[in-house]
Amino acid sequence: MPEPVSPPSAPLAVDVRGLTKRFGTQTVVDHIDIQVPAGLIYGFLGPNGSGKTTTLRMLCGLLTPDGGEGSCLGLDIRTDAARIKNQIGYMTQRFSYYDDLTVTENLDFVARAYQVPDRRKAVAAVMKDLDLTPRRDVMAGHLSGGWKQRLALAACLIHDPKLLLLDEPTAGVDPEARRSFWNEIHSIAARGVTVLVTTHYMDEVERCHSITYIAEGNVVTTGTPREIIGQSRLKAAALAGPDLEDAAQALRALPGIASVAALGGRLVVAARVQTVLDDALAPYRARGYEVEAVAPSFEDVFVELIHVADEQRAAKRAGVTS
Ligand SMILES: Nc1ncnc2c1ncn2[C@@H]1O[C@H](COP(=O)(O)OP(=O)(O)OP(=O)(O)O)[C@@H](O)[C@H]1O
Repeated sequence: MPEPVSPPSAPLAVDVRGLTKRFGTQTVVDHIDIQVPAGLIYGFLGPNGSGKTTTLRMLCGLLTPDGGEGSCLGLDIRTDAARIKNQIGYMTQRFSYYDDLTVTENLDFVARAYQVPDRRKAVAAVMKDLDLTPRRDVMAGHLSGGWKQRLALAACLIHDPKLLLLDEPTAGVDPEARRSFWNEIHSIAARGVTVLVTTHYMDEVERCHSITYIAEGNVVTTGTPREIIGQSRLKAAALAGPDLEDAAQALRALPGIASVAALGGRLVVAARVQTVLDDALAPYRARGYEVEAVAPSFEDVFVELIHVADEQRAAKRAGVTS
């Protein structure tokens, strides 16, 4: 992965603390802190309904927080919402463009809305950057999913924002389009634009310089992908041999086994305790199965960290200090 442009002491493009949002009696974002150094690609992950979109909307001034404070591009999220909106690009889950306008017409429309000074030049430049020029006269409604996604990204970039907020930009597009979209994100970041991106795809974690994972509106973990794997106590091993489906069922039934997943013709088995994992796999090893130690998957690590956070909360409630 390309190195981030940001030195460790870079200013923060996003710096919010205690961000909280309630809808009725439900607290959907609960005292979240996020610090995103300028120039990084920052992943914001969590299960469905965990509060990612709500957080992004508070960052760009579309929603007023019920608690917390902070800044986006150095501007106060509570009092400078209008200026923030002009300096960021926000790609929502529903790509916004007009199906019955061409690529050029759509981008010209957005450029006009942002009062971009030389619209023709700006539209041509962003189309060139995102390889949209050969499709400039195609109706947006006739584009494939991957090209629609690029058009939506182009629309977010037309006013030269310093920060991009991308809400599940790769949901529902094919793997090749996802890969090329991520390459595009890296090129944009290399030009100094900070990118905060939400995703469900665990393989995209490694495309980010740093991430925060949330669950039920709370931060579960934050760090670089490598740091996050390092925070986990999970041990994992890959098992190869016959009748893996039966093996998976048997292993899942064992106490202390955190997860069993079929991956690339092997079973990846994870447990918190190495001896539990070794004991579970010993009978297979004895029968000639191949067993190889591997790094746990991000998905397993996140599930594990959620369990650990739940346990810590339960222990705290019970008055036990760990
Ligand atoms: N305007 C609203 N009024 C009431 N509840 C809302 C509103 N917006 C979001 N919610 C609720 O807040 C919770 C968090 O939603 P949010 O969209 O922020 O989650 P998310 O992590 O982005 O989920 P997803 O990945 O599915 O988009 C959900 O339970 C959602 O139903």
